[in-house]
Amino acid sequence: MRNPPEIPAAFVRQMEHWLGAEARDLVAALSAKPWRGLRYAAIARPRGELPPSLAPFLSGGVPWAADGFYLAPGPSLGYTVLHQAGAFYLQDPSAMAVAVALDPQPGERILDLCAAPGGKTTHVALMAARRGGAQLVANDVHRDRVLALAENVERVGAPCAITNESPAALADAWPQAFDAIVVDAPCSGEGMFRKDPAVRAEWRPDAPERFQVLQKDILRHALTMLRPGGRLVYSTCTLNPLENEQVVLWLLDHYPVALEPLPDWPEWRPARSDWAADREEVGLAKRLWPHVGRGEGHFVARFRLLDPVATSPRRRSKAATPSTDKAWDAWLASLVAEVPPAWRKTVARKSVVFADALGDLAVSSLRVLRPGPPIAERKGQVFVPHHAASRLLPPGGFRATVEIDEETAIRYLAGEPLALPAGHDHEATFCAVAHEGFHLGFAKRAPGRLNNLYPRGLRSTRIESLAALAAEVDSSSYT
Ligand SMILES: C[S@@+](CC[C@H](N)C(=O)[O-])C[C@H]1O[C@@H](n2cnc3c(N)ncnc32)[C@H](O)[C@@H]1O
Repeated sequence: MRNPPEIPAAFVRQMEHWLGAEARDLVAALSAKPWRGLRYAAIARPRGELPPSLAPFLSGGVPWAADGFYLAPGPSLGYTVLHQAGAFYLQDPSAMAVAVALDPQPGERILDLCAAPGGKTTHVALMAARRGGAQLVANDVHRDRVLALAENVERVGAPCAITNESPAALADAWPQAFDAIVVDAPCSGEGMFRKDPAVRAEWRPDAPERFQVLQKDILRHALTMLRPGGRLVYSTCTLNPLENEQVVLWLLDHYPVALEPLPDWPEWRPARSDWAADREEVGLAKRLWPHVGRGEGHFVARFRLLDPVATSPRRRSKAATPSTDKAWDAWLASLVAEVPPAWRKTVARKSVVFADALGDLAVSSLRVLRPGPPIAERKGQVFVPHHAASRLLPPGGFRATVEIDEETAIRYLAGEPLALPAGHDHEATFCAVAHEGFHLGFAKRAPGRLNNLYPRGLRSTRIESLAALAAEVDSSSYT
C-alpha cells in the first residue's frame, strides 16, 4: 500500500507565515488520526434517538451538536443496515458547526447553495424538522455531485427540493427569496488534510488565492437571494485566512451585512481579526482548528443582511395545485394512515409524483433535479410508492409495516424477497419494511411472500452486521 502524500511543504510555509511557532502544533495534528463522527439523521422521527445497537461504536457526544457523536476508532459504519435506513449520517464533528450556526427557525425558507453531498443540508433539515419544519432548497452546480446529494437527502428523508444550477442562474430567478442561506463554499480543503489524503495531493500553493475569487463570486450571488434581515452562513473546511477572515472582511466592506455572535464553545476559537485589518468584529466568526479541538479544520461566520442587495421584485410561479385526481387520492389513502400536509400539493414530472417543496419559487428557467421529495411513480395505469417516500414518514405512518431483524434486513437490502410474516393479515398492496423502527423501503404483497421493492441501484451485498463490526472497535484513545 502506498504511503499517503506528505503535508505539502508550501502549505507548511504558508501556515508558518500566519501562525508562527503554532504552525508546528498544527502540522503535527494534521499527521495524526482524524476525528470521526456521526449524527442522528432520521428526519421523519426528528426527536428520535440512535438505537442501542450503535452504542459500542460511540465515544461521547459532540458538545455543539445535540445529535452528534464521536466514533471510537474502528470500522466504517457506511455499509450497515441502519446507515442504509438513514438512521445516521457520517460527518466530521467540526462540520456539524454549520447547521448549528445557521440555527434554522420554524417556517423559514432556506437555501443551501453549495450542498453536495448533503452533510449540512441534512443537518439543517433535521434541526428544522425538530422546530416544526422549514422550506428547504438544496443546490449544487456539479452534475455528478448533485446526484450524491439527492441520494443522501432521500436516504435520511429530508423533504427538500434539489436544483443543479450556478449561483448566478439562481440569483437571477430568486431575488430576495430566502430567509437564510448557507454557503459552504468550495475551498482549498486544508482542514481535511488528515482525513482525506487526496486533498493533500491536489492542493497547490495558489489554491487559496484561486478559491477566494470563486468564493466571492458565489457570495455576491447569494446575497441577492437573501431578504433584508435574513441570515447568511459562510463556511469553509480550509485554514488559510485568504479564504476565511479575508473573505469576511471583503463582505463587511462591500455589502450591508453585520457579523453575528456564534455559540461560545471552548473548541470554537474566535477568527483572527489581526488577519483582517484588525477589524474587531471579525472575531465573531469562529475557527475550529485541528490542533485545538476534536474535529477537522473548519471556519464558520454568520451575517445578517441589513439592507436589500437586489431590489427587483420576486417573480412568482404558479403555485402547485393540490391533486384533484381521484385515482391518486384513493391510492394515497390506501398507502398512508393520514396524508401528511406536505403531500397535499404535488407536482408530476414524467412518471414521478413529487410533494411540492418549491412553493412560489419560479423555476421555469432552472435545472430542477427534484421539486420536492418523490412520493410515487406511475407505472401504466397504477401507482407504485417511490422508494424515497418510505423515509418521509415515522413508524406507523404507512397503513402496513413489516418490522424485520438485522439478518433479514441484510437480505432485503441485497434484493431478496421477504417471507410473509406469520399473522400478516393486512390487505394493503404495499407495505413499509422497517428495522428498529427505521423504514428501509417498501415491499409488495404477493401470494405467500412480499416482493422486494428496494431499488436495484441501491441494492448491496456488502452490508455487515453491527455485532460483527463491534468486535473491530478499538477502545483505546485517538492519539
Ligand atoms: C465544501 S463542498 C460542500 C459540502 C456540503 N455542503 C456538505 O456539507 O456535504 C462545496 C461544494 O460547492 C460546489 N461548487 C463548486 N463550485 C461551485 C460554484 N461555482 N458555485 C456553486 N457551488 C460550487 C461543489 O460542487 C461542492 O459540492
